[in-house]
Amino acid sequence: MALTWTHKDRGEIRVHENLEELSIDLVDYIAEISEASIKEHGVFCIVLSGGSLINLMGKLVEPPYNKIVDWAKWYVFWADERVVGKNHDDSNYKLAKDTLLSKVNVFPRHICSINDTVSAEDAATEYEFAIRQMVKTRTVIASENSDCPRFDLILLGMGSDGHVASLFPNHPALEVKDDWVTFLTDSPKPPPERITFTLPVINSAASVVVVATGESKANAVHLAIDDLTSLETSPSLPARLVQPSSGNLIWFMDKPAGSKLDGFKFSE
Ligand SMILES: O=C1O[C@H](COP(=O)(O)O)[C@@H](O)[C@H](O)[C@H]1O
Repeated sequence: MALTWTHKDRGEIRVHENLEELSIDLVDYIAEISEASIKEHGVFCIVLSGGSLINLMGKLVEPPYNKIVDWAKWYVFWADERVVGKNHDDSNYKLAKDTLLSKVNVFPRHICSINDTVSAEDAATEYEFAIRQMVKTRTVIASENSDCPRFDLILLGMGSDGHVASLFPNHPALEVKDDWVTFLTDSPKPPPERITFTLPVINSAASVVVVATGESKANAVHLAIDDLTSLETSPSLPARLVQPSSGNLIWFMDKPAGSKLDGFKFSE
């Protein structure tokens, strides 16, 4: 059974016994937010990341989810993308397409991926422009508290260095406040050229989920969530800067990733 609690300002924490349990809880949550968003405003605007998160969403294409989710109402975006061809193994689009999107009935025109034929800078500019058009036509809701879109759900993975999307520790991209999408040509994790949502966009979402699994992430999970001692304070750890201003934040993790959390007390 999962261990769950709510931190006074770091959101809800769900530590699961194993990856199977985590992935069921994660897809249940996605299906629930999808249904609620469609009921509320007719569509579901979901933002994906890359990495291990996508395989944990695999159950969405299996019964009962593949039949109960209203795929025709989904609009799919990416919180970050590597600037490589869409058929390249490093492409976050390819990963999601192969694992999920090719197996359900999301309309191809609702899949909002980057232009992979231009530079990282141009890809970021074009992606932001495309999202601004969708806010203008009200497919994507505008935030009431910021000059940002309010996506229904942003799904983030987290690296063992605490990066989320392609926002890396101590990188200038963390400071970008006026753009919705920015670019990097020096990502510490390959490939070097990437685009990423900025923190103001992530923090304007209605719901943000961070998924972290494996022991290699335990320290970053602790630094991102727990109340820190003055020695540990790490103001530029990207995962710690995820703090939706008027939305929900939920952390999904397995026991190894959650093992250094202050609230980690599983009975054996
Ligand atoms: O490079 C990236 O890494 C993160 C984390 O990946 P994981 O495999 O350690 O879960 C991912 O969320 C991000 O989208 C991706 O571009």
